[in-house]
Amino acid sequence: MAISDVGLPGEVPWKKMSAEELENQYCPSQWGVRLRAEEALRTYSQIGIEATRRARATRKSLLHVPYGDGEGEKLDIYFPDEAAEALPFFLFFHGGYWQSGSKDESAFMVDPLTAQGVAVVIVAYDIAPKGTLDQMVDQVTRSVAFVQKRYPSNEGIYLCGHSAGAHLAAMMLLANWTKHGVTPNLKGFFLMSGVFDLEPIMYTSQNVALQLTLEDAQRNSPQLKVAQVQPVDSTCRVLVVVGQFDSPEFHRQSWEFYQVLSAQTLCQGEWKASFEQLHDVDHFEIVENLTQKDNVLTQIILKTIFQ
Ligand SMILES: N[C@@H](CC(=O)c1ccccc1NC=O)C(=O)O
Repeated sequence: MAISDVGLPGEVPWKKMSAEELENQYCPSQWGVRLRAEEALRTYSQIGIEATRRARATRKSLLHVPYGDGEGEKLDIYFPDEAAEALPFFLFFHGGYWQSGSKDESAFMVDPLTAQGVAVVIVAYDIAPKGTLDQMVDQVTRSVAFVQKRYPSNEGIYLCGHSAGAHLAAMMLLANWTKHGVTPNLKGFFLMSGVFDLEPIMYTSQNVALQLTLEDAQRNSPQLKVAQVQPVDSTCRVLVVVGQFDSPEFHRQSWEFYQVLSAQTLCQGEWKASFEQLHDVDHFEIVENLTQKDNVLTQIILKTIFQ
C-alpha cells in the first residue's frame, strides 16, 4: 500500500469510518497475510516466551530489578558477555494495547543485541485496568531515569517500543527530565507499528479497559504534543517504522508522526527522524523478527547504535 492511499494531510479518515471498520483497523491480528488472527497472536506469544527463556538461560542478567516502589515497577537487564561499564543500553517497551503483555515474554531482541555488545533492558509497567495511561507513562519515564542513574557512564540510551509500547517510548520525547533529577543520555528511538494519536482508540473496544476520556487521549498523544517540545540532543535519532501488512490506520499513524517530527527537524534542526515501511511483515512479525541477527530491522538498530 502506498502512503498516498492513506489520505491527504489534514484529513482524518477514521472519523468517516463505521464503528465496525474502525474496530477492524485497530485490530492488528486481522491484517496478517500468513496466519489467521488467533494463530498470529499465539505465534507472537510463543516466540516471545521462547526468546525470554533463552535469554535468561544464556545471558548474564539482573531480573526483576525494581525501578520504583510499585509491585509492577520492575525491569530485566541482559548483558553482553564481555564485562564493561560503558555500554549502550537498549530499553524495550512491549505492546498489547496497554492491557496485555509483560516483560516476562518480551525479550525478543536480547540474543542478537547482547551478542554485539548492547545491554538490553525489558521494562514492565502496570497495564490496564490496574494502571491508567498516565501512570504507565510515568512508570516508563522513571524506568528510563533509573537506567541513567544506575549506569551513568552508559554509551547511549536507546528506547524501543512496539505498538502500544511505541506510544510509551514516543511519550519520552515529551518527558520533563528535570523533575526526575537526571538527563538520560538518549541517542535513539525505534518506534515500531505505534499509535501516536489516541483519539480513535476511544471509539474501539480497547477503551473498555482503558477508559480514556478525550482529555486523557489528547494529553497522551505525542502526535499533538511533540511539535511543542525542544529536542534535548541534536544527535538523537528517531526511527518510525511500520510493517507492510499493518492496517491503513497504523500506516497513517506512523506516517503522520514521522511528518510532524520531520517538520520540526526542518524548523529547528533537531530530531533526526526517519521513516521505514518494512517489507513483507505484519504487526507481529515486525517484532518477532528481532530475534534474528540478519533481519533488516535488527541491522538498522545495530547500525544506528554503532554508527
Ligand atoms: N487484540 C489485539 C492484540 C494487539 O493489538 C497486540 C497484541 C500483542 C502486541 C501488540 C498488540 N497491539 C498493540 O499494542 C489483536 O487481536 O490484534
